[in-house]
This record gives sequence, C-alpha cells and structure tokens, in this order.
Amino acid sequence: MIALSVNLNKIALIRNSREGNFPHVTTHGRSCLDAGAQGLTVHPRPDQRHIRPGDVRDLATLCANREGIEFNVEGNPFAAPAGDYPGLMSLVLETNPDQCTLVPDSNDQLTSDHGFDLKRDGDRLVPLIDQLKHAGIRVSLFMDPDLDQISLAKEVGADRIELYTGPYAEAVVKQSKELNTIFSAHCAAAEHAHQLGLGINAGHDLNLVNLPRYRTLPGLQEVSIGHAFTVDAIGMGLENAVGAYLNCLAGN
Ligand SMILES: CC(=O)[C@@H](O)[C@H](O)COP(=O)(O)O
Ligand SMILES: NCC(=O)COP(=O)(O)O
Repeated sequence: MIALSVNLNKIALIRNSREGNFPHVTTHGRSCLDAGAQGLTVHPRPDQRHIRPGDVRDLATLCANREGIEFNVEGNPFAAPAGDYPGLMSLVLETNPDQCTLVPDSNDQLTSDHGFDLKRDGDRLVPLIDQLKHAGIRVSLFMDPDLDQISLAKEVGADRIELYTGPYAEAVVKQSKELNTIFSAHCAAAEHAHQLGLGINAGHDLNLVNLPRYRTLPGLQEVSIGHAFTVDAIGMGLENAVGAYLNCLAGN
C-alpha cells in the first residue's frame, strides 16, 4: 500500500492571509486523517509564509495520538533561525515526528525545485542525519533521480529518499516527448534506491492526473501531496478528495 501524506502548507497559507486562526490547520489535518489519509506533511520555512512552529507542535501531538498515522516534517536543515522559527533541526528534535525529510531549499525559493547535491552537502548532512536517527526519527532526503546522488544518500545515512516529481508533473502537463524518459529515470532511481536498502517516497506537484502512472513506480512507499490536493478539496470536498487520492493510489 502506498501511503498518502497530505501536505497542509496551503491550508496554512490561507490562514495566514488574515488575522486570526481560520482555517484551523490542525482541524483540517484531523479531517484528512479521519477521511483515511495515512499521514500529514508540513514544510515550515524561516519566513513562515505558511506553516508556523505552533502548527508543527500541534500536528505532532495530533499524529502522536493516532495509531498508525505518520507525521512528516520537511525543510532545509541549514536555514538559520528567524524570529520565532527556531530552525528545522531544533523544531524537529522538539516535536519528534515520525519522519524528517531534508530539502535543500534556499529561503528565497518560491517552492521546492531540486534535490540535494550530496557531493557538495553530504559531509555537512552526516551529523544532522545521525542526530535525527538517534532521536528515533526516520530521515528522508529530497533527491533528483540521479543514481550517483542516490548512492551518496545511502552513504550519508539516509533511511529513505523522496524523489522530486516536479519535472515529471510538468512533462505530463505538456505531454512532453520526454515524459517516458523522465518516468523511466524515476523507475531506475527507485530500483537503485531499493537495491541500496533505501525506502522510496515521492512528492511535488503530484495530482489525480499524473498519479495513476506514478503510483506504478517500483517500491513506492509514500507520496506527499499538498498543492493539487488542496485545490481538489476545494472542488470536491476534503473527504472526497482524500478518497479520490486513496482510490488512485490503490489503482482503482
Ligand atoms: C518538498 C516539496 O516538494 C514540498 O513538500 C514542499 O512542501 C512545497 O513547499 P511549498 O508548499 O512551500 O511550495
Ligand atoms: N514533498 C511534497 C509535498 O509535501 C507536497 O508537495 P506539493 O503537492 O504541494 O507540490
């Protein structure tokens, strides 16, 4: 079974557009779990454009009290604290999610748009990965489908990789002639990761159009989906959206 982890960033984005606490991020997270999602994901950023430290704390409590549910916190471990954002490592070690997905985003990026360059950053990641694993937190690295880089992900101690699916999603939209090549590269990367003993997650711009094919990726364990999911929830209702993604992942 491929786990659906709903990313709540965009619920928080709407909340932050006004004073107050509406929509309530944790309430929406609970509704996603009640509808059958196997997990929740958030990506706190130093500028707190959407997810705030308090959201991470509240969602960690919610998920810790739900048997069989996973909480995944994503972010750049090298980004400096800012205001009441204490830094990813501090926040993750405080809240102890099931998984931490390290992502090489700079602070000025609109969104995540590339995987790690472990030839450059691998040595700096080793002690952080070790610290997270010693805290009992599964470590996933946001990666492009590059076999050499994925071999380095194993060497630096990652438990899983999260394949960055942005270019795949874009190729589906454009019905690019490169689409089959891109998907084949993801399959090769997944098979390589599996042979190394790495778990396989995937995410970014996945949706109900591109997921039917992507769900066939060998060994895929978890997808984290937020942007398109939120739009679908507006259109069909949150419970129906969770059901639609679960059915898609199940091959229905
Ligand atoms: C790592 C990734 O691809 C997404 O999880 C990320 O959370 C997107 O961030 P925004 O929601 O800020 O675009
Ligand atoms: N790691 C991907 C994620 O959590 C959500 O990405 P998106 O669906 O908002 O593009």
